[in-house]
Amino acid sequence: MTTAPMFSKVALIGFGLIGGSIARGARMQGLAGEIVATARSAATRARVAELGVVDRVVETNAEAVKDADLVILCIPVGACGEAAQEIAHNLKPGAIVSDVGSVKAAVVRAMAEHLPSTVHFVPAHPVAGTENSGPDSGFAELFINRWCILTPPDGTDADATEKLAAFWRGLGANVEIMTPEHHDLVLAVTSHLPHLIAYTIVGTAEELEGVTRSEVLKFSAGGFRDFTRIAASDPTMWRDVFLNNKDAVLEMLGEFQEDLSKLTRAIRRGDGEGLFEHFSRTRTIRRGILDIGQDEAAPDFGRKQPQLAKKAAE
Ligand SMILES: NC(=O)c1ccc[n+]([C@@H]2O[C@H](COP(=O)([O-])OP(=O)(O)OC[C@H]3O[C@@H](n4cnc5c(N)ncnc54)[C@H](O)[C@@H]3O)[C@@H](O)[C@H]2O)c1
Ligand SMILES: O=C(O)C(=O)C[C@]1(C(=O)O)C=C[C@@H](O)C=C1
Repeated sequence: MTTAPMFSKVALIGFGLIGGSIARGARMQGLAGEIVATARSAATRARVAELGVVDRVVETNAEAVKDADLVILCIPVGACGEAAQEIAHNLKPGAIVSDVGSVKAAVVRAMAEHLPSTVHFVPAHPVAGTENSGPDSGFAELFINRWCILTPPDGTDADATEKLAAFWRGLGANVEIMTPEHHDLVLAVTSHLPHLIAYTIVGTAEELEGVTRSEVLKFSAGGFRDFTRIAASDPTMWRDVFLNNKDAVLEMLGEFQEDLSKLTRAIRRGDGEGLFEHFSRTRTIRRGILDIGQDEAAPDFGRKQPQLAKKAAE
């Protein structure tokens, strides 16, 4: 017996790392009857068609959303308000409209003002990604055992929220619900600040006098190499993240600068005890994070999604 897909038609606005991964995962798991994607340039449309992971690829966002039960904006956060305006008049009543933006409060504000009251707006952020972008960068397993945070505004239809949560679980993610403001504060420290540090340190190393660029690469083992991976992330996406989560990032940056000053003082004064104590504390935090990861995500997923769990284990 075959079961009906969760959504008859899914429209993906933007087909890069995240849109492409959703398309591949949804197709693999049979979550959508039809998947339509948009790509603005003819070259990208041709490439998306060639990849064969969507049923149709169209030029305009307004055309893609016609008759769709689920619409997901997979574009930089700074473009979401305008895209919501473009699609608003073509949305099917009762459709779920969502996004995947790395910032929530500003995106929710920018989109909500354009969306009609006949649709269910359920913003989302899959906390999973890589430094790559574009139509070839996506993969079906990206969301497996990763978190997807939903930030439904007050009064959002509970069934619509649950339906979107079920879609993300179908892609392998664990779902958590919180307010947009809390999301932005948490992600400012766990994702946005680390990216800013990586962008800074790679720039600093590059500009050093007395150390050549080839030496920076040649002698970078694990630590610095990881920073260079993060610093290779998409400039448009990250420009928009910092412009749209300004307050939370500046707050976390203030905390960070204070802590950096404390460590700077400890080094200057030769305070070995202070340094040792700090490093011991952060080691405990890291080990705690690993324990949470194992307890909460993997076993549960293994029971519910054997096909994806097998992929994840490969
Ligand atoms: N990259 C990550 O690690 C990651 C993780 C989670 C969430 N996100 C969020 O997902 C979103 C997409 O990021 P990505 O990594 O997939 O980027 P990407 O650059 O790989 O893809 C975005 C695509 O959207 C297209 N696009 C831009 N503006 C558009 C518009 N107005 N209409 C239609 N298409 C448009 C671009 O041409 C591009 O093909 C961003 O909001 C980002 O914050 C990214
Ligand atoms: O692993 C990476 O390359 C990422 O940067 C992924 C990452 C993150 O910071 O964790 C980046 C931005 C997204 O909004 C979510 C995930």
